[in-house]
Amino acid sequence: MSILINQVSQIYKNGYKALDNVSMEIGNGVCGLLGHNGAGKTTLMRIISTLLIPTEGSIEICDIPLKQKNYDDIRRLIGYLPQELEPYKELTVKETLEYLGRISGIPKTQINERIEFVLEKTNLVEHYNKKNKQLSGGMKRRVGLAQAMLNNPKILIIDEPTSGLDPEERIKIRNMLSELGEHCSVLFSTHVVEDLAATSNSLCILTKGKVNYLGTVQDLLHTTQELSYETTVKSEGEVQLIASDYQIVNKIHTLDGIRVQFVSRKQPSIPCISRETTLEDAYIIVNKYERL
Ligand SMILES: Nc1ncnc2c1ncn2[C@@H]1O[C@H](COP(=O)(O)OP(=O)(O)OP(=O)(O)O)[C@@H](O)[C@H]1O
Repeated sequence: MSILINQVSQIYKNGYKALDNVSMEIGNGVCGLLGHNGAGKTTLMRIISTLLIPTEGSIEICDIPLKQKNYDDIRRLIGYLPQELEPYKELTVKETLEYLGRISGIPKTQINERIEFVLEKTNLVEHYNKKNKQLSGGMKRRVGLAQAMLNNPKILIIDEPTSGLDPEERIKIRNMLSELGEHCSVLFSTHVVEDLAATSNSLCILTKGKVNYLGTVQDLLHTTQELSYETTVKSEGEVQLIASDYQIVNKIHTLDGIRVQFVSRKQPSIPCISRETTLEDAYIIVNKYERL
């Protein structure tokens, strides 16, 4: 089970280059796609999910070339949760899944069994009879995940599964992704760095349409270690001075003053101490300094 992406670029009709020569391989397990707003995450996911034809480059999904003549075969392998999925308001969760299962060609004899399975996997069993309009944001994302899993896909493409969810729901969804990653390849996009630390074996950071980092979370932390510092100052004015030379990642008000955590590629010229690099630091370092 793998996705092989080779020198893919996407230029939209208005001339905007949303992806610039992206190459990567996504294997088994969970791969997180991280990047700022507009970095190109959704564009890449839509291409892999056969919804957009790339301007340049080639992709293979489980050894099948991503070409229009193979779209039906590829769609059978993929489950996709788009960023915005508004399930039909008046249908119940079960009716929604029945309908989507039918139109995605799941045989009638298997549909109930699949629905029971995905409802259980997404903790929706007790809500199956609720209308979509009665669901919370987190439940709606879980219905989205359930529909993406309906056809027993080998590859799951999940666009921002945790956006707008409270911490408890985010943890539930993260746990689901980890579990799913044991049986198929999961590619999910997020802005939330903690989502990655909790779920991903591998990580791709996109910056302005380019792959800026590709590797494991551990390797990223390793590469960026010793670039994180902190110092304590007395006033906001001093914080601003630090901000003019360094990238501040966190500011904590303490009894002693304002503890400023920042990253720097070079040994800082202000009094400060080293601190352990967090994944958030590493992400900021990669985005700020681009290629490591
Ligand atoms: N149909 C389109 N026509 C022109 N430009 C587009 C189109 N769709 C997306 N873009 C642009 O391409 C860039 C990448 O968009 P994309 O939605 O892939 O980013 P993203 O990383 O998913 O962002 P977000 O995190 O905000 O969802 C953005 O600058 C966006 O404005």
